[in-house]
Amino acid sequence: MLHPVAIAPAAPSAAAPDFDSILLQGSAGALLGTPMAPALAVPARALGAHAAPLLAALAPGERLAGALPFDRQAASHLLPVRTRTGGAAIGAWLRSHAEDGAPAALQTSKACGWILTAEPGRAAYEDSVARCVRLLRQDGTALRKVVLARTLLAQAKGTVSPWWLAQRLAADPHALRFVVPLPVTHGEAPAWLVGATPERLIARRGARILSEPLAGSAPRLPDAAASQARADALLHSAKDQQEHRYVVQAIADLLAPLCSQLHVPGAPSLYATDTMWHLGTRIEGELKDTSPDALPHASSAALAALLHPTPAVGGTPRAQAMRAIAGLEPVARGFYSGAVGWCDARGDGDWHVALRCAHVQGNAVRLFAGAGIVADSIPASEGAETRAKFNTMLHALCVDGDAPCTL
Ligand SMILES: C=C(O[C@@H]1C=C(C(=O)O)C=C[C@H]1O)C(=O)O
Repeated sequence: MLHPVAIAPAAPSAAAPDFDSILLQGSAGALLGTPMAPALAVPARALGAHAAPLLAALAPGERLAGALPFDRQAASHLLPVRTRTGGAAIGAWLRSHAEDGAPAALQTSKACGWILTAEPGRAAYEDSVARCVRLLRQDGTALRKVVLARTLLAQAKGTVSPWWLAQRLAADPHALRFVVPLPVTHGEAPAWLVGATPERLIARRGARILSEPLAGSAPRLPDAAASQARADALLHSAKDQQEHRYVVQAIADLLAPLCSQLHVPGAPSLYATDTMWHLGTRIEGELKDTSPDALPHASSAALAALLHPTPAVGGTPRAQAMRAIAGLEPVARGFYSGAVGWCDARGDGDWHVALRCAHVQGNAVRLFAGAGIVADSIPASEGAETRAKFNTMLHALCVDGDAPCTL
């Protein structure tokens, strides 16, 4: 369990009791979870089997909710929670917890006191992309795609409240806003993953399942006609279509054995967030078995653990891509590009890929963004793509999107 320390400098007593709540808030509904028991901390391969008895023991109104890390070998952080649902009430709860939680500099001025450090800097990231492209072009390699991420460290003068940051994230109807407490070692300040992700890993309702992977991206532009031209170019880009196909194929291959029906569209569609265009595919299926005996492999938590990490955030083939990422990325991803979500006693649930997010701890907010690299990738374009993906969180931090363009 995390330790109850002040997270909102101006009003610690108001925010402290909810330090370990979980918030998942999308246009289709919201969930606020209060942890009832210690976290289930197991690697992805063991998750379905370990989650099943916990799911069966949940009381009405309780769910298992939390996060899976990017690394399949690392431990999950899933908590049995008592849940409140309902968009309006949870919106009001968030607003009240966000009040007074702003870093002191932000309360008086938009020219806030963040110290921003790119890790690695944009040029170093583009060098890594170039090295990755060389790996992908090597004769005889099986490697087809690697997703390379970079981070931006924003440091405030005071402790940053995750509820303030979540409230600052624009209510994008295409994104799920989330605040998920993370495990910390004894004596460390509490930590959270806070973000607004557009990508659904898996949803399950009864026998019906839905996965909506995104891969292939372009920044949206202020000028509507220019932005639409970007979108059209993305939809017809052979390189982005290829990048996308790896993801759809991997998900379809993993889900097909569990399904009596699986519908996989032959071509992707355009998806938009406030800041980005993406290629996306709506994959729908019917599970063969939804009996309680099937929970270890068919609960939504087990399905999330099965699919994760898809080539949208890892690469293909999975094992080689993970090795390339470990060799090329200087900062560990932790729970970024893992999954956040919930699962109920029947196995129903919703899991999203943990993107457009930041690790919040003390006065530090570490933003993450990645891009899929294939043999045809151009390093400068991937640098620009990751820079544009930071904007979701930079806007929330009141940092002007265009100001730190060297980042
Ligand atoms: C890795 C990220 O995004 C992923 C990579 C994408 C791409 O390469 O085009 C698109 C959406 C996400 O699946 C991120 O936002 O950090």
